[in-house]
Order: sequence, then structure tokens, then C-alpha cells
Amino acid sequence: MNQPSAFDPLPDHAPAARHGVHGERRVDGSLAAEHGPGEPAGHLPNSELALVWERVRRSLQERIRPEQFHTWFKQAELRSIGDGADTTVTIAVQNNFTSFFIKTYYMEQLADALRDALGGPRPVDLLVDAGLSRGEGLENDRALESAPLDGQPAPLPAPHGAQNGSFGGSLHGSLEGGDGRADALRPQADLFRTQDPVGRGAGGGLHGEGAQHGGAQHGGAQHGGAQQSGAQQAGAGHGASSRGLVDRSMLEREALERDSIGRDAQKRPRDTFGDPALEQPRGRLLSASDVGLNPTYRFENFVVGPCNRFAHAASVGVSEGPGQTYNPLFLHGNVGLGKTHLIQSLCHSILVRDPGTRILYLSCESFVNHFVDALDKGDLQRFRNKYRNVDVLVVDDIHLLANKERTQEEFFHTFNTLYNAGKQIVLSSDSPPKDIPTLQNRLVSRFKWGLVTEIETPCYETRRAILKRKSREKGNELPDDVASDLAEAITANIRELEGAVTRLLGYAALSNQPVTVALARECLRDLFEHATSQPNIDDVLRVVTSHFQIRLVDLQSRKRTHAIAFARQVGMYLARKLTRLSLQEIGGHFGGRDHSTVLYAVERIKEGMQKDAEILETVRRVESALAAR
Ligand SMILES: Nc1ncnc2c1ncn2[C@@H]1O[C@H](COP(=O)(O)OP(=O)(O)OP(=O)(O)O)[C@@H](O)[C@H]1O
Repeated sequence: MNQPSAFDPLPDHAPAARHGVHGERRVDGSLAAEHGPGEPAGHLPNSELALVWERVRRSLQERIRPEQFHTWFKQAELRSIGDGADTTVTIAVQNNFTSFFIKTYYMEQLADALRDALGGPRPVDLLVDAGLSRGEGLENDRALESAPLDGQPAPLPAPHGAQNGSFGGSLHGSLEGGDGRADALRPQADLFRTQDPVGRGAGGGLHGEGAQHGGAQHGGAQHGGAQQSGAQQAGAGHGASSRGLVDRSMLEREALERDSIGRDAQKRPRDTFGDPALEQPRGRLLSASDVGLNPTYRFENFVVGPCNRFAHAASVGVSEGPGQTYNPLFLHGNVGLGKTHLIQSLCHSILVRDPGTRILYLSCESFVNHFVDALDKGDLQRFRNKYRNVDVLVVDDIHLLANKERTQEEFFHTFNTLYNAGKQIVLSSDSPPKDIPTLQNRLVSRFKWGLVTEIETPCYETRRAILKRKSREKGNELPDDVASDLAEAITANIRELEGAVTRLLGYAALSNQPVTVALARECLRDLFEHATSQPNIDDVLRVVTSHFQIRLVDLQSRKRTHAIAFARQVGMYLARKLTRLSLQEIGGHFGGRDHSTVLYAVERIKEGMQKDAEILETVRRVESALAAR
């Protein structure tokens, strides 16, 4: 691969710039560029910025997952590069929240990508340009997406304004790096508020330009904010022009439907359609809901750590403006990690702000059963009234839609109706949308319109904080050494942590003994025994270095030779598979890498195992060595 030399701001394959369309090369290798009107001297002109940015984007796409790129960088633009080797590179992003997130989680990858593109490190500055979220930016998208894959430059971007305004996408993997204090999230939650006022209903038609892009324009004017142009995003994100056309005509129909629903809703905003199930006691869920809210499932009782920081912030953001921030909110994760707690906190919070909000909270199973009943009784109208006349629809365990064709179809229409009316949809699942078997593509893409976020297994510090909190709530806070001991032993899920606290405190009370490490080990013997049979991260590091015959310092270094990089990726994969450590914790054990690097490694190995028998065999051997340790 061609590596640009130091101070070379342009890739070798950027002929226009290199051959002096805009400037000539000085002795020190920097460009003496010709500048267009309004372009500051001492900075690259806009046309060359586009080429450099294109290269940065390609490099970023190799470093982070597509959803992450889509969510955080797709709308960004390179605004200026100073002419000197150590001058600041300025990048514009669409809102404060994106700026915050990139600064907190992606600076390393961004700096690496800039270094690749510019041939040397540069300081980076992020500025916020709300115009990007309205679709006034994104000039490079089309160029990038139509670019050939051989690294040749794409045609220069189309003129300003012919682009989408999507923001949303999905974010897999929790976003890590916090200190675990709940109140530390407050500023983040505030940042979820959109910068633009929500202009729902103002010019909500469908505009044509997005269709060129493989999708239909749906967001900017209609919802006014940065977050709501999912149809465009779906089309662009999947890149299939045929699907884009289908989405477009369908969305046109939906727009008409939305308008009529909007008018109906104004006429009878709180109608129960004669159905007692649709009655709504103030400050409570609709009576048709499956559950009552657990009074303790509130944000203030939720311990925030790296594993759930983003899901928590997103839930707070949604509760502050249902239908206005992330829609749908899609939370996924293994059992007992706090999805229900977060969703119920969100409902509590909405109802405290506006007790008249109509929230229908159901399990997916109920949705399926009600639908089948309605079909049986020929009573679909009543069914639809029930599901489509709410302000917030929460569906738990949406993965249970798998293999249910007709119900998926119905849910699709329910989703569209609510979404188009600006109503909030909140979904929980044990897996991300794309992994739900047989889920129709159009549902997968809709579920990704808002925010998809995972709640991960909690790290040690979070587990410890939860143990302290839960025991305090039960009136007998665990001593520090007991909490530490338990947090090390119990790594599965939070329900198990809670169970351990209940057992231990009960045992101590019944036997009239103080809570000590010895008592905990006696009372929770089964949990401690299980813990010692699991390989831990030290086992993984030891077995991997021994199998690949490399030193631990190399495994944890920045070296990228194939042998070391491969061993590192196998190590990360096995650590993810066999230990309960979070992505961030695993990254920490492999030389301080961040969660997205670990996620990337895990996926590379998974993919390799599917495609390459040799990789499969190697991973199996290392895994057997770990089992036999
Ligand atoms: N971060 C947290 N802070 C405090 N308590 C938590 C946290 N996460 C989970 N819990 C507690 O753990 C228990 C299990 O959580 P919850 O029921 O929300 O999990 P879930 O992900 O919905 O599981 P399932 O998929 O089985 O429904 C609850 O009692 C909840 O209060």
C-alpha cells in the first residue's frame, strides 16, 4: 500500500491535487495551493479537502464498525487543514453530542486515520455545525459510496444540498470509559437534546433528492431535528438502489397515512375507542399494558458503568423528549443486565414529566397473541386502534418476532404509523436487529433508524458498585472486602449479583453473624466454585503467548506484524468468548486498546473461522489448551 510521506497531505492517487490543479508543491513538501474565493490562505482549498477527507473516511472505515462510522462520522466534514505539518485539522460534526462522543471514544481512531491520510500526526479540532444534521453537508458521501474499492479517488462530490439529513444509525457495543457514577451521566443526557426545535408536521413531505442516494428523503423537514431521517439512512446505509425505490414509494404512502392520522389525532387525542383497555389512569401505564411499573426501577437506582453508560444516557435522552431524540430506541443485551430496569425508568420519568402520556408497555408475546386473537375474531380494527393510538409503545423481547411472518407484517405497519405520527417506540431484545432470525429486512432497517445500543456484561467496578447499592437498599451495606470478593466471583449477570446479596444478608441475619468474607464464601460456596473453574484473562494471555510463541510485551505492544496482530486478535476473541470481561476491560489487558478495537478483532476472527479452515483449527487448538490448563 502506498504510504504518504511525512507532510504529504494527499494520497498518491489524488492526481488533481498532486498535479497542481490547485497548487504546486513547495520544497518542504507542503502545498502552495491556489484558493477559491472565501478560502483562507495557508489552508488547503475545498476541492483538495474533499480528497483528503475521502481518504480519512476510508481509513476510519477500516478501523471502526460500519454502524459506528455511520452514526458518528458519516455526516462529518473536513473543514480545514493548515499548511504546516503541525497545524490543526478542523472537522465539523452535526451536533454537540456527536462531538462529545467522538472526543470521548473515537479520537484514537480519528487521529490514526488522519495520520494515514496526511502522513503524520496532526492536532484535531471538532466544531459543531448544525447545518450538517439538516442535510446541508455530507458532500463526500456520494463520492465515497460510488468510489471504486481499489483506493482510487471517487469523483468529486456533488454540489451542496443534494444530500440527506440522517442522524441515528446504530451503535453496537456499549460505549465505555466512564467512572461508574450515575450522576456523571447528566451532562451526556443533556446533550441528547436536539439542537433544532422539533418541527414535526412542518412540510413533512417526501423530497426527491434522497432517492438518488438509494433511499427516500424523510427526515429533515418533517422532524426538523438531527435524528429522524431513517428512511434515507436505511436506503443509504444498505446501498441497494432497488430497495431504496421500494422504500421511497412505500414512504410516500406512509406520508399520506401519517397526515390523516395527525388530523385524526387532533380531533380525538385521548380516545379510548370504547375499549377499557385503552383507559389511562394519570401517571400510570395504559391499562392494557402487561406490567405495572416496578417503583424501584428508576434512573436514580441504576448504577451506571462503562457497560451500560450509553444505554442509560440514551434512555434518559428519550425520556426527556419522547419521539424527539432517538426513535426507536432499541436496547439489547443478555438476560439480567438491566434492560427492563432502564425501560421502566424511562417510563417513570416520562410519566413524572407528563402524567397524561399514553404508554403501552407489552411483551412481544402479548402482541403476537393479541394479533392472532384479532385475526381469529376478525377484529383487526380494534387491535389496530389499541396499538396505534399511544404516545409511547414499549415492546419487550422483540426478538420473539422471529419466524412470525404475519405478525412481523402487522408490527411493521404499527411501527410505521406510530413513527410517522412522531410517537416513541422502545424495543428490547436479546440480540441486535440483524441477528434476529428471519426478521424482515425492512423491520431490521427500521429498528436501526433510531439508536441501537447494547447493554454489556458489567465490569468489575460496576459489579462492585451494584453489590454495594443493592445491599444498601436492603438495609445492610456490604463491607468493602466482601463486595470486592463477590464482584470478582460473580460475573454472569446482575440478577445473580442481587440473588447473592439477598442470600448472604438473609444467612447473616438468620445465623446472627456479621457479614464477612468467610461467611460469604461459606454461604455462597457454589458461586465461588463455579468462578474458579472459568478461565480468566491471565489464563488467556498465558495460553495465547505460549501457543504463538510470542512475548507478552509484544502481545500488548502497538506492533502490527501479522503474527502478533493475529495472536492478539485470537486472544481478544477468546477473552470475549470465555471470560465475562467487558470489551473495554479486554482492551485494557491487550495494551490499552479501546472497545471498538476488541469488537473489530472478535469479528475478524469469527469471520476468519467461517471462511478459513486453518484459522478455525488454530482457534480450536488454543481454546482446547485453555480448557486443559
Ligand atoms: N445497572 C444496574 N444498577 C442497578 N440494578 C441493576 C442494574 N442493572 C440491572 N439491575 C437489576 O438487575 C435485575 C435484572 O435486571 P433487568 O430485569 O432489568 O434485566 P433484563 O436485562 O431486563 O433481563 P431479561 O432479559 O431477563 O428480562 C433487576 O433487579 C435490576 O434492578
